[in-house]
Amino acid sequence: MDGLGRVGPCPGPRGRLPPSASTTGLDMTDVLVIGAGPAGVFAAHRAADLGARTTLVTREQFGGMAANDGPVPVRTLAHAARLMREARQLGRYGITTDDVRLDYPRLLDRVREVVHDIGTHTALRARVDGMGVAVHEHAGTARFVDPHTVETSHGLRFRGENVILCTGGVSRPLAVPGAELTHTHSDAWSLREIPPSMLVIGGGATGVQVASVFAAFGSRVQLVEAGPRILPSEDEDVSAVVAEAFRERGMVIIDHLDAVESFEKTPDGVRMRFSRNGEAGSAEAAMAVVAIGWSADTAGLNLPAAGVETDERGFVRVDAYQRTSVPHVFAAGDVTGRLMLVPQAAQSGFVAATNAVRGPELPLWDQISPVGSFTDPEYAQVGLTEMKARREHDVVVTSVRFDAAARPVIDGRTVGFCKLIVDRTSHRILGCHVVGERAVETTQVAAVAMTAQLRVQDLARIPLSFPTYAAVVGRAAYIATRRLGLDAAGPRYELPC
Ligand SMILES: Cc1cc2nc3c(=O)[nH]c(=O)nc-3n(C[C@H](O)[C@H](O)[C@H](O)COP(=O)(O)OP(=O)(O)OC[C@H]3O[C@@H](n4cnc5c(N)ncnc54)[C@H](O)[C@@H]3O)c2cc1C
Ligand SMILES: NC(=O)c1ccc[n+]([C@@H]2O[C@H](COP(=O)([O-])OP(=O)(O)OC[C@H]3O[C@@H](n4cnc5c(N)ncnc54)[C@H](O)[C@@H]3O)[C@@H](O)[C@H]2O)c1
Repeated sequence: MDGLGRVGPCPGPRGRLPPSASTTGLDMTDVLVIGAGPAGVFAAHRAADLGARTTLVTREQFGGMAANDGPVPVRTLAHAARLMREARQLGRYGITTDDVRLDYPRLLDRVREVVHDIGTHTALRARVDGMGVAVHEHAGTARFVDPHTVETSHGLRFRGENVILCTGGVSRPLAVPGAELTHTHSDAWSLREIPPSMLVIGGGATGVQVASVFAAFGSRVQLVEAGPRILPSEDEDVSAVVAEAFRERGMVIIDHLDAVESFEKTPDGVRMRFSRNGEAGSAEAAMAVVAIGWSADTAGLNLPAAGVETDERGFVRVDAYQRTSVPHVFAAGDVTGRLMLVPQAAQSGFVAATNAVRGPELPLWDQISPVGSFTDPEYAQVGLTEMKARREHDVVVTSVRFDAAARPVIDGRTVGFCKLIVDRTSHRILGCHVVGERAVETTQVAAVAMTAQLRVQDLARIPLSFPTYAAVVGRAAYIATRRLGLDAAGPRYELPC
């Protein structure tokens, strides 16, 4: 980088794109990637691997929200919540300890340590550096000056023959009076102590995680959902069992909301006014966390200067090749509003970079995408919900309760089930939904089976280890096989799985 913050040529290990008039200039890079979350990191890695001179510019640190503010911190807090609940059942197993108490500042130290360790030890950073990518962390917010040039709020200037936007998203604010009194999930990381009570507004993936973790830490949580049920994109049985388990733990769920009307300060925190079934209501807590969705982080980008269009929800519009409305500008990850998850962000970054360097040749492929969350109880899904499957297929649905399976009973974790949805004609697995301990890991078994297009009877024949959580999928497959009238050569599943 020269004194003006311009990036000079940065050779990749495998040659270059053919030089064009614009790529021969010292300040022009072949591929300029904005945002270093999973989408941007994989885009930069792929572009450099294909031989393009590549620059990666990001506002904060390498890793983006995924490493620093989303899954990694949340999973660490969820692990602490798990340790607490495990500690509470030590007596059942004959182990005596003193009271279990949480030191939240120390837990937050651990969260920072985990974030730091993952950042330090991930091989990805070394690989990106090794590829010769010019990485500019803490560069400030980048904004387009013209279709090939961006400038950051810290005064750096970069030019790209191709540009890939990987700027992720931000929590969608509630536009009501007093909204400035509310917080986002990120604010939880900087609390000094556990609030005695918490209002969580939004019963989607983020809201249920925040609610579950803080309920485990001792907050009295009220979870507020506009729709008829929490986790509206999950199978109905999943929503119902998670909601029931939350209520049993003392959480209050307020659903079917007409609208959140306002927030106001109280001596002990905040009061939310709302309407429900046409009637006014209110709820109070020490703190309110809003998790009503995720919007594209495009505010600082000055997209009109490049001519990049957004869709009606404000996400950057892309085609199957991750191309925006401007041929040399691509976008990947949460900023495009597609399935907003780390693996999907990484894959779309890979596709965008491939097409930026080689021309539009690689469409984003359809894939089986498992989704899950680290609540108590955990939940996860892959494929179609039962309702969607029944609309399009003749199906067999089987369900195995955790209290009838060996491993959950051994571990004292009997809340939950595994539901398998199978096409009656093709015998292919259409969906799998799990609630309970290790649900997210367990669902990966079904995702692999679905990707490999295993028939349910093939899955039922695999003698999955005993006693494991994963074996509930095998048992559900075994029951489905028998219901289909097929020869179920999986006698192992006659045992409790
Ligand atoms: C609480 C929470 C928990 C989650 N848990 C999971 C999970 O368990 N599993 C999972 O798969 N997914 C999870 N997700 C979703 C996942 O974190 C995102 O899908 C993923 O981070 C998206 O990656 P990305 O690269 O598109 O964007 P991000 O990770 O958001 O990275 C974008 C980067 O771009 C930077 N940036 C933005 N604008 C500019 C600009 N103008 N100039 C320069 N830099 C800019 C940002 O600062 C950021 O560093 C979770 C999300 C949340 C909020
Ligand atoms: N474990 C994970 O994998 C994980 C965790 C968190 C987030 N994420 C990703 O981030 C994305 C965003 O998650 P999210 O939870 O922020 O959004 P979301 O869209 O998944 O859920 C938002 C929820 O808020 C509700 N809502 C909307 N407006 C409301 C209002 N005014 N009052 C009350 N409720 C309202 C919606 O009905 C919905 O249930 C997810 O789609 C997911 O891809 C993943």
